[in-house]
Amino acid sequence: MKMIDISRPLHNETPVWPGDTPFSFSLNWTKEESGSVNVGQLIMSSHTGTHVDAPFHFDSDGNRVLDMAPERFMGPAIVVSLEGEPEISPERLIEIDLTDVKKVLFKTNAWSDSTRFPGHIPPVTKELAPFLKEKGIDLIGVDLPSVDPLDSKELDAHHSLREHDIGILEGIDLTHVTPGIYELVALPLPLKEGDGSPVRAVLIDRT
Ligand SMILES: N[C@@H](CC(=O)c1ccccc1NC=O)C(=O)O
Ligand SMILES: [Zn+2]
Ligand SMILES: [Zn+2]
Repeated sequence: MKMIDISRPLHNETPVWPGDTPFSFSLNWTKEESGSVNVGQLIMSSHTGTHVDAPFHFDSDGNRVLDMAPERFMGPAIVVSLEGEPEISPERLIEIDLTDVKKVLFKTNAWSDSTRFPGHIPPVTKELAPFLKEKGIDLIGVDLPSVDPLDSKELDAHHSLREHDIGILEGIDLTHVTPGIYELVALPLPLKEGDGSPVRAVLIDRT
């Protein structure tokens, strides 16, 4: 079994959404102080690095992270290359067979430098969610910090995906992944009130 890590590393230089909480990991207690253990403290936004969105992120009546079934974040997934495309639309998916998968991961490579926050990203179009719903897809993943334009306040793509019951995985790193079919595992933390959660996302290659 071959496993490919598609998570972005979390450390104190990890880029965050402009103006959002910087990522911080520090030792709150060192082994020297406590005499027995190092104990870390994490401070971070729910939307830093590789993460999932809960509907509550953009809908105050929406489900929180713990309300979402773990099955949503694991299962057969296809990685599709959209390198150089200006947007994430169904156009390039028409000739692709989606019958054996439940998740679609888009490789745009528009955020290939994990040390910096991207300046511009290709957004998801309004045609995508109805198209994928029709095909039985229940989650999309993007190698980008958002599925909407970075300056969007309406968050049309987030809402459209939600209306079609399609989950959102953001900030994956697919630079080293060959397009094809894999098994995805990207489980969020059991955050009861969470609007999002960091995940460790991996692809299992069963071929
Ligand atoms: N929609 C983005 C996050 C987002 O919009 C955001 C994240 C942190 C701080 C502010 C944000 N958006 C608007 O100002 C996401 O889903 O990760
Ligand atoms: Zn997010
Ligand atoms: Zn989002």
